[in-house]
Amino acid sequence: MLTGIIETKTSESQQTLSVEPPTSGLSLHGTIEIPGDKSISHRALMLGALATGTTTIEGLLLGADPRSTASCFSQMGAKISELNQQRVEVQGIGLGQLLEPTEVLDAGNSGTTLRLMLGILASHPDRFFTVTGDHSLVRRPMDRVVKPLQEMGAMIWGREGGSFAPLAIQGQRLKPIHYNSPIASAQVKSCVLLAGLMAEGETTVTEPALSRDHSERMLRAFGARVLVDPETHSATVIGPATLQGQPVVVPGDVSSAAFWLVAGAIIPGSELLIKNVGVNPTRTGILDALEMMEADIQLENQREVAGEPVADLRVKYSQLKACTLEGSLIPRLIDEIPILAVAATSAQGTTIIRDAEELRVKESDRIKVMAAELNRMGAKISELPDGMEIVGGTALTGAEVDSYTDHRIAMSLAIAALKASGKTLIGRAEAASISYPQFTTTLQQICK
Ligand SMILES: O=C(O)C1=C[C@@H](OP(=O)(O)O)[C@@H](O)[C@H](O)C1
Ligand SMILES: C=C(OP(=O)(O)O)C(=O)O
Repeated sequence: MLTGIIETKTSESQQTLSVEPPTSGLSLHGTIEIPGDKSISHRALMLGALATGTTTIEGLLLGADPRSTASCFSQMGAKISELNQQRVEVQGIGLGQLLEPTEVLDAGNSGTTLRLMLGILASHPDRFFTVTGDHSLVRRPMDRVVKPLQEMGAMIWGREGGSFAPLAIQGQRLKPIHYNSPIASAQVKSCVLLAGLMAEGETTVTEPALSRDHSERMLRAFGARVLVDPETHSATVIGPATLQGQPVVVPGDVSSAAFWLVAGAIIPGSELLIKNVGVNPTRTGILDALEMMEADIQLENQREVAGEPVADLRVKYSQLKACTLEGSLIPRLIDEIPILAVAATSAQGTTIIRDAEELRVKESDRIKVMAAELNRMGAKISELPDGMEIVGGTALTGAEVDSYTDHRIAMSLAIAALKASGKTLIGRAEAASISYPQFTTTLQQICK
């Protein structure tokens, strides 16, 4: 459905998204069902594949990233039914029983698939694996997981001493370690814990700040012994573990809800209800940041679904204030910084984002790209080595911008375009389907 405000044009599989708010103004209204959480979807597919018995997954994200995970684990013998949102069935092959694939495993655009899978592959003795990814993923650092895996005894080869995919892995019986991670990263933590499932004894990861804890929660639900120490930000798995297939209910992704939270908060007259959003405290930095900015957001119908806290979120327009985002808050909102930069352009005052150098090694350099593309639209953003300085209250104007094939950039620019005067053209907007295939459809619905 085209509204005239939101239009798409596709040529040679690249999509240009055109956003042109009416000169009379626009306000957003409606109830939104967001797709399943990407992090939980990956983990449900992986643990389902490694477990004995059947795992059923309700609400799986049908984006390109979890599809990459499903296809890799199917290649190694897991039986995964057709992917749909209602019910996906995974017949596990049993821990340590993955089959050696005859083809290269392709993680596509997905850092989570590649980094978590490396821990699983490296700990499968007597099998040889090769893994790769797309043009973006082969440029992202893998040494952060290769290094601790090598400490456990893993054999991994790749460009620059195993720092970049394509990688080759000769599976080994690994030994447990205590790894002090220099960065707060759930991908590093999860990779090492997954590698520790078959190692004899305690495998522990300590991180400088707490990152998302979906692996710890789901490993426990599947029957592994997992200890956590919130004081020291440590998680331990005791091996050898056994995993038993489970029913998993995937809540909506707060990282996808973030686009609508900011859209509702910055477009005058708006009110949006976003249903069934996962509000795990290791993920809700976006809610804390928007609260600091004095956004009007209510949590309704709070409940727990299959071990994860869930709520409906109601957002209404309000004048935002600038804030400073830094320190241990950063890992709790790492994927939401591009859309928070959009929010900051509408806030009164100057917003500072620091301690977020991780953004430079995501699907794109998100600091450089967000500063450049929003500045094209009239924003005043300076890059910092580890963040951005955003002068708020600048009027945005429509422009030709690009996603750099990064899903979070594509969607953040679309929300910025709702606030701009005139037409914005977002190049390579199809990237949104990595984590949010229905993004444009929902955008059209709430702009009616
Ligand atoms: O473990 C996960 O599911 C994820 C962890 C985060 O990455 P890092 O671990 O690199 O911070 C996040 O950016 C990514 O989108 C998903
Ligand atoms: C960084 C992201 O994902 P990944 O690392 O899995 O590619 C993301 O979804 O923003």
